[in-house]
Formats: sequence, structure tokens, C-alpha cells
Amino acid sequence: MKKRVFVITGATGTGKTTVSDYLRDYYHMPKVITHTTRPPRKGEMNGVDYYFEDDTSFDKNHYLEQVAYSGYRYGSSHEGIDAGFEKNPYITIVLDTKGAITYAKELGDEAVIIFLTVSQNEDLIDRMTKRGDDTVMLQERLDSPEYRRDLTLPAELKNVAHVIVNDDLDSTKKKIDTLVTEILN
Ligand SMILES: Nc1ncnc2c1ncn2[C@@H]1O[C@H](COP(=O)(O)OP(=O)(O)OP(=O)(O)O)[C@@H](O)[C@H]1O
Ligand SMILES: Nc1nc2c(ncn2[C@@H]2O[C@H](COP(=O)(O)O)[C@@H](O)[C@H]2O)c(=O)[nH]1
Repeated sequence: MKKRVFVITGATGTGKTTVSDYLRDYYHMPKVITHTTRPPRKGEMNGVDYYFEDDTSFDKNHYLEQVAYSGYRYGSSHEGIDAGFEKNPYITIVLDTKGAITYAKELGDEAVIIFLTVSQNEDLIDRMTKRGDDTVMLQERLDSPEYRRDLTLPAELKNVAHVIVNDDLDSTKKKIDTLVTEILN
């Protein structure tokens, strides 16, 4: 059985975590917990949503890739990926588009890249506000080059990523079901 990592990418608020949680809950794909220096949002837990790090502890891990996003550091560790694959041949991870490009290059067709987008970018602000994002951090994020960059499918992922418009969650789940069936059979 060929190993696969389902990489969910796209702009903030497009629903990457929601889709990755769906793959974990309905397809029993272990979710790779990544590392960040960003402070936790309300309700987020260390070891569940992220490994929350400071600059010193962040540097102690061994990363397949790491990025800066809106002023904070994020990275996916070899240890986290290996731990996922020890449990199951199919795993899932949430990454920005820079990370997704690295996965596509490093892992080839072992990485199944799913790029999420929405029809109206304004909806993303609404979603993040409803999610309870801190207003100052939200504004910083909207002003960041990474946020703007991830609104568009990068050239490196054209003809590589499966693009899903996540306006309606039920229809997104159906598209994910079709894709998973296609890849796993
Ligand atoms: N199709 C949808 N319609 C409306 N709300 C949605 C939809 N999909 C997800 N959401 C909601 O939008 C919010 C953002 O979703 P989520 O946290 O999954 O996004 P994300 O891409 O992981 O964001 P980030 O990159 O900032 O972590 C959540 O509150 C989620 O419940
Ligand atoms: N390249 C990587 N991107 C990551 C990683 N962990 C999370 N992310 C992405 O960062 C942004 C911001 O995340 P948020 O939780 O602060 O909203 C988002 O696009 C995530 O997908 C990682 O290890 N590597």
C-alpha cells in the first residue's frame, strides 16, 4: 500500500483545518501536528492544535520544511510525519502554500495536494471574525504578504493540486469523498 500525505493548503479561513479534521475523523487519517511560535488562540491546546514553541524550543526540532507566516514561525517535523505514518499509510497535514510546494517537490505523488479557495475573499474575514480571532492579529494577518500570496494557486501547484472551492462545507466534503475514493483505490 503506497503511503500518502493529504496536504491541505490555501489562504487563512478557507477551511483547511476543517477539511483536515474531516479526513482525520471520517477516514481515520492521523493529523500531523506542526510547530509554531504563534500564541494559542482561544480554545487551542498544546499538542492538539499545534506544538506551541518559543524561538529556542522551535529550533530544537528537525524540520522537513519551515516558514515564516505573518510574523511567526511554523514548521512540520520529520518526527511528526514519521509518527503519523507509523499509525496509518494515509495521513493529513495543514500547510501554507510555500510548505505545500516543498511537499510536492520532496515527496512527489506521495503528497496529495488540496488547494482550498472561496468565491468571495470577503467571506474569509467574516469566518475569521466568527472564529474569534484577535482583532489586532487578524488585521496584521490580512496585511501580510503571506495572506495575499495564498489567495491564489501558485504556479508551482498548477496541474499538481486538486482545487476545491469551499463555499459550502457539505459539497466540499462530497468532493473530498470522491477524491479520497479515487486516490485510495
Ligand atoms: N464552507 C464553509 N462555510 C462557512 N464556514 C466555514 C466553511 N468551512 C469552514 N468554515 C469555518 O470557517 C472558519 C475557518 O476555518 P478553518 O479554521 O478550518 O480555516 P483554516 O484555513 O484552517 O484557517 P487558518 O489558516 O487561519 O488556520 C472556522 O470557524 C470554520 O468552522
Ligand atoms: N509551511 C507550513 N505552514 C504551516 C505549518 N503549520 C501551519 N501552517 C500554516 O500557517 C498558516 C497560519 O496558520 P494559523 O494556524 O496561524 O492560522 C496557515 O496557512 C497554516 O496552514 C507548517 O508546519 N508549515
